[in-house]
Amino acid sequence: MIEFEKVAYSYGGGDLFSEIDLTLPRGSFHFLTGPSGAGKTTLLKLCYGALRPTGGLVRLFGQNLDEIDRDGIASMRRQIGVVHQDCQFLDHLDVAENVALPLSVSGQDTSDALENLSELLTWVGLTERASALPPELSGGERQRAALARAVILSPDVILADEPTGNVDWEMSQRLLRLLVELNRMGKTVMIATHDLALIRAAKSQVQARVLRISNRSVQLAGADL
Ligand SMILES: Nc1ncnc2c1ncn2[C@@H]1O[C@H](COP(=O)(O)OP(=O)(O)OP(=O)(O)O)[C@@H](O)[C@H]1O
Repeated sequence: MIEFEKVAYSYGGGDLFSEIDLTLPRGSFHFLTGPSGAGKTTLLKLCYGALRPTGGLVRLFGQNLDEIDRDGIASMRRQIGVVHQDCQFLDHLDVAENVALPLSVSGQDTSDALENLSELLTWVGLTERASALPPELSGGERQRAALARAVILSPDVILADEPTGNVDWEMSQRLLRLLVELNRMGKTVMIATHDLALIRAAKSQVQARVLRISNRSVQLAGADL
C-alpha cells in the first residue's frame, strides 16, 4: 500500500532521514517510535503525500508520489485516514459536524453516509457528545472524535500520530482497541507513538511490527521493547 525506496527528507538543513526503505503491506499493523524530534510526524506526512521526499521515492497504492498531480493526491488522500497529533478541529463546528467534514468536503454527505456518521459516533462512544464543541471535550473525547473523522470515508489506511498523547492509560487502551478493530476489518494501520507501554500492551491483541527511527534511518525493533 505504501512503499519507500531509499527515501530522504530535509526541511532545508541537513537530512532528517536518508535511505529509508519501508513497506506497509495491505492489512498490516505498524508502530512507529523514536525520540521526540526524530521525525515520526514527518515520516507519516510522507506516507500520506503531505510532504514529498527530497530523495528516493514514495509509492502510494503502487503510484510514484512524484508523478501524481494535486488532484491525484487529493483523491488518494481519501483512501488514507489521518489522526493528527493536535486533532485539528474547527472549533465553531460541533463534534458531529467536525466528524462529518470529510463527507461534505468530498460531496458525499448523502443520507446513507449521515446514517453511517451516527453509527460511527456510537462506535467511538460519542453519541451523547455529538452536539458539543471541540473546546468542551476531554482529551480522550477529542482523540476519539479525531479517529471517527479519520475513518468516515472508510479509508484503506489509517495513520495515527500520537493518538494516545493526552489521555490516561484506560483511555489509551480503549483507543488502541478501536485501532485494532479497524485492523481486523482489513485496514492497514500505523501508529506513531513514543509510548512503549502501549506498544507492549498491543502485542497480545495484534501482530504488529515496530519501526524505530534513529540515526536518520528506520529500523525494525526487536522483541526486547
Ligand atoms: N515545517 C518544518 N520546518 C522545519 N523543521 C521542521 C518542520 N517540521 C518539523 N521540523 C523539524 O524536523 C524534526 C522532526 O520533527 P517531527 O515533528 O517529524 O518529529 P517527531 O518525531 O514527530 O517529534 P515529536 O515526538 O516531538 O512529535 C524536528 O527537529 C522538527 O523541529
